[in-house]
Amino acid sequence: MKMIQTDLPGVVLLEPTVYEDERGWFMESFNEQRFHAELHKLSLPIPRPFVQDNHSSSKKGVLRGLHYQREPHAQGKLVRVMNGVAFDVAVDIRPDSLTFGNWVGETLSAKNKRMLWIPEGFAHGFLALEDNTQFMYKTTDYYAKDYEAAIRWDDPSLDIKWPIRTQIVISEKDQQANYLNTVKLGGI
Ligand SMILES: Cc1cn([C@H]2C[C@H](O)[C@@H](COP(=O)(O)OP(=O)(O)O[C@H]3O[C@H](C)C(=O)[C@H](O)[C@H]3O)O2)c(=O)[nH]c1=O
Repeated sequence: MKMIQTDLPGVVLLEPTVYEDERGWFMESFNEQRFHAELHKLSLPIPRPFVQDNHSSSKKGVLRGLHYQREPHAQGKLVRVMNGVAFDVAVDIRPDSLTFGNWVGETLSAKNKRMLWIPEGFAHGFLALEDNTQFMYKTTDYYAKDYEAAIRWDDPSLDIKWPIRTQIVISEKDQQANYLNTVKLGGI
């Protein structure tokens, strides 16, 4: 597995080693030892263990995000696409960070098998670029409904370059999302 720094310090791309043969292919989708060793090589902190796996399916044009959970239930996320294509975005929302409000977007697909590690302290969302985009991810804390928060996908202060901006499908909850300048990472 290769780990590649993105333009947003702390958020890294993972390129798994894929073993192909006449039957098809095999890859380790997660290996804690390798994950930690690669983070260490990049002098990045070792996260808390993953405790939950999530899986969602989205039609083309569905945008889920930008979500995060407030402390003490912040989640690190290791995300990948099992089918289809997603434009995956992480936003630094740590108030004391030099890159507060910066974002990075990466195209993850069943074809490129790339994964993105998004540490705690970042908001996360993705735009499905194909129908039946199956999105799977591991999180470092459990779902905590009362600590959930969302930032608008189209917050002008973020100016995220989503590849599609028309006919976007977002949830009721995401239609009421806040602007970045109201982000509170602390508890309720
Ligand atoms: C996140 C989550 C949701 N749910 C329930 C709550 C709702 O009844 C239903 C759909 O939840 P929601 O609309 O929040 O799902 P997404 O819009 O895909 O939310 C996710 O979107 C972006 C991509 C993220 O990074 C977060 O992990 C997560 O917020 O599943 C659960 O039971 N457990 C969970 O961990």
